[in-house]
Amino acid sequence: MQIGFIGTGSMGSIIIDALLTSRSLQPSQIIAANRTLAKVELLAERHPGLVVAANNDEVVRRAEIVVVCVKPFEYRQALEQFADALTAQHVLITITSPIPLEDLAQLVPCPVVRVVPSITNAALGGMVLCEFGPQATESLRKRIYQLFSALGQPVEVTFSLLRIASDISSCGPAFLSYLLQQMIEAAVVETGISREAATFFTTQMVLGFSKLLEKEIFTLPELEARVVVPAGITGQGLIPLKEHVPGLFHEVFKRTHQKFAEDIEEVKKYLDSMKQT
Ligand SMILES: NC(=O)C1=CN([C@@H]2O[C@H](COP(=O)(O)OP(=O)(O)OC[C@H]3O[C@@H](n4cnc5c(N)ncnc54)[C@H](OP(=O)(O)O)[C@@H]3O)[C@@H](O)[C@H]2O)C=CC1
Ligand SMILES: O=C(O)[C@@H]1CCC=N1
Repeated sequence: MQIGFIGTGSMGSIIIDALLTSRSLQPSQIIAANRTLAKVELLAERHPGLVVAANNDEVVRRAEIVVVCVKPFEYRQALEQFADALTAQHVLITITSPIPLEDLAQLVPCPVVRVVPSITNAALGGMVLCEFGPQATESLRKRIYQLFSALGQPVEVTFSLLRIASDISSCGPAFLSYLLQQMIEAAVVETGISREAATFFTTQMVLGFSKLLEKEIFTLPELEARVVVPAGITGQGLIPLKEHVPGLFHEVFKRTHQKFAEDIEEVKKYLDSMKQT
């Protein structure tokens, strides 16, 4: 079985790297195309045997599962380049959220699936969110779970939960990175600690924190309660956090959902126009 990739930018290359470093696939089982050829050639240098396709059409003709890793507004052009080569035997996977699967399914002759990765999958961790289109069978579900379990923990999400699940699982690493960088910056400015030392302490704290959660030693509220010693120091630090943070993530999620709704509206316009041609 050959798996095809259309788009080997940030996420496409992370998925390919993860499938190969986990040894779930051999490089020769992957064929990939990218608009800028140099990016896919670089991947082939990293993974000798990976097949570089001249174009998207070639990927679809040679692969059974096709993973499309382009951005939502690049779909129209990409689909026009490969849709004619799809048959009922293919499986088309999209990794982006604002492409409704029912609309995509109407444009292609094969089952469609959504697999939303996370940057955490680069370390073979975190979640892989899966949504299955109208024609997906139980055996297809099993195949997709099996393939993508190499990247992280696959979980099925309905379209109604997709945005918030993806906000937490896929956007979350950026949100958390931003907050941690703010913590580092404040430490540097307020105390004169070097950025290098503050970054080291922060990184080690997060690694230890992850282990606590992984080993299920504490829940988040238990962990907080154990650190906030009555009349102690952490409680003082929490005062400004409790003053400023509540409400913040409401705004974060309102904005991601708003942008998602706008993207879907735009995407639906061009998918509808493609249905008519
Ligand atoms: N970044 C993340 O953490 C996550 C991203 N996603 C989703 O992944 C998708 C891709 O994001 P990301 O990888 O960050 O974006 P990138 O811009 O890094 O990658 C997109 C790639 O697609 C290529 N491309 C565009 N059009 C075509 C085409 N017609 N044929 C072939 N290749 C094409 C681009 O080529 P070129 O080199 O010419 O630009 C580029 O390499 C997004 O929709 C995003 O929602 C999902 C979960 C997490
Ligand atoms: O910012 C984005 O659009 C993508 C979706 C999930 C993570 N990154």
